[in-house]
Amino acid sequence: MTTRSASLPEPGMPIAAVATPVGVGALAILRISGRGVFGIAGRIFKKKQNPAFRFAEAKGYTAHFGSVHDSEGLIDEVVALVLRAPNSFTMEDMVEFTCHGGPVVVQHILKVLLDEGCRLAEPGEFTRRAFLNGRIDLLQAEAIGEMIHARSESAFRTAVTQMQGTLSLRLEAMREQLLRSCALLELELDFSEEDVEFQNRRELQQQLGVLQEELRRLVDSYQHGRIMKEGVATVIAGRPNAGKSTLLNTLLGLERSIVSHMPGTTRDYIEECFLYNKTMFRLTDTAGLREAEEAVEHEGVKRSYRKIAEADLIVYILDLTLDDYADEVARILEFKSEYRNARMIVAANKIDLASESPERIQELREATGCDVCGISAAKGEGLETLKELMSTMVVGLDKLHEASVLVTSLRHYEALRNASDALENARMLINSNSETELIAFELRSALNYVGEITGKVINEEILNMIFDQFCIGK
Ligand SMILES: Nc1nc2c(c(=O)[nH]1)N(C=O)[C@@H](CNc1ccc(C(=O)N[C@@H](CCC(=O)O)C(=O)O)cc1)CN2
Ligand SMILES: Nc1nc2c(ncn2[C@@H]2O[C@H](COP(=O)(O)OP(=O)(O)OP(=O)(O)O)[C@@H](O)[C@H]2O)c(=O)[nH]1
Ligand SMILES: [Mg+2]
Repeated sequence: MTTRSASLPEPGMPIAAVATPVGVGALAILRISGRGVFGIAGRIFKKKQNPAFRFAEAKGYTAHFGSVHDSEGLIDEVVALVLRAPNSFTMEDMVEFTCHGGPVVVQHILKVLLDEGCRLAEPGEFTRRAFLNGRIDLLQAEAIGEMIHARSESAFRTAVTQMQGTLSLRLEAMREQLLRSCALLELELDFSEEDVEFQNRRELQQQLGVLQEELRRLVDSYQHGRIMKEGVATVIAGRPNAGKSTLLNTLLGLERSIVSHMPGTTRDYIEECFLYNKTMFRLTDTAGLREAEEAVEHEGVKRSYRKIAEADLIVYILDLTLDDYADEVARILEFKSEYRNARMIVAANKIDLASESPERIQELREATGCDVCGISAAKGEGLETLKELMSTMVVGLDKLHEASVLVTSLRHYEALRNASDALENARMLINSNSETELIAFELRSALNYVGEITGKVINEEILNMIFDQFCIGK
């Protein structure tokens, strides 16, 4: 323990924050961390049983009952928890005060803490310190944030897995291998006059191939990981008045989206989560697709296309009461070839109005090659079939593979792709017998990308982006 504390960086400025949500609750927690927090805590806190009590002499992980005062007198009775560096979340000296959970009480205690020398913590600053002091890596810090914000069981599960550090371990192993090869190549550069080869090129080529394969698997897990976290991105698309908003509302069982007989009712897209058969669908109702003349609608249609391009599943709504389906069939075929990553269902709507629906649906099936199901969004007919179809379309997409590591964040996905590209370059250079220097450069670059994910390579901009999303007090 002593060696660990000796190697700890200087504790930061004392910071204070409320760690619990704003509002009325049974209890609330305030925490302080950093240099001199025991002195600060001692000036505002009196221990009932022991007036001579000093935080600096208290053992770590002990709780003390007492009261908090300001110049006017008593504020509240509290429990103070003592955490001694490095055995605290931030690895600094910390004190946590549990007080009564009223917003005014909490603000009073926060104010005395600030008056006594703490600065208000920035969002995520406690976790940032936990990262900078080596308690957790960047992936784990992000996982804590994701866990707090998780709104589904699957999002929660993936966050917990990531918090345990499985992906971190894989990436660290990768980094070590790359570092070793890199070091050997750089050693060759030092002996460049002697034309030696410390790193056998055929071996290196083979090792990089294995690493690249692993990177590719991680990159490929992103769609799956994202779905675990956010749900299946399901976009309801189609012409104006086809019944998209009606379908959204009927699926949700509430009047979320405005429905009217006027074509062009929905302007901006609307997103809501919908759970079916344990699969989370993130449903997006979009503006009807047409050449819009009016500026706002035009922007709406642009957004529709953007959402369609990001979809995992497109539910194309077609109005069966149209006289002619040729344009619709053409668009469906175009979507099929344009959005290859998405799966598509055609929902032929308004079966309650259309005569000869079964025949028309069969024709549509043949013309589009898609799964087509007849529905009445307004009357709720055919929806069970549609939901079943949605569910089978995404089978496997949202189920956790056992023991597999998933990439769930766009940041990680991009860094992994960049790393994989750098390895690809390195392998091409080796194949063409290129100079050692160029190969080493690509390996360094791959190393940097992998290191950015866990935070081994510290990039201030990335840190800000991550920790700014946290709550104050976390
Ligand atoms: N009251 C309280 N609850 C909390 C936190 C906190 O900071 N305070 N946490 C904040 O996110 C989470 C728990 N995370 C934590 C991680 C490490 C340590 C810690 O002090 N570790 C020391 C001591 C271990 C021990 O005595 O067994 C260590 O590992 O050295 C504390 C909290 C959730 N619950
Ligand atoms: N009879 C019948 N009418 C429907 C059905 N579904 C929708 N409608 C009607 O069709 C009209 C258009 O419905 P919306 O849900 O607003 O259509 P939309 O596709 O969202 O239209 P935009 O937002 O303009 O793109 C409304 O008058 C609905 O009541 C249906 O299954 N049967
Ligand atoms: Mg609409």
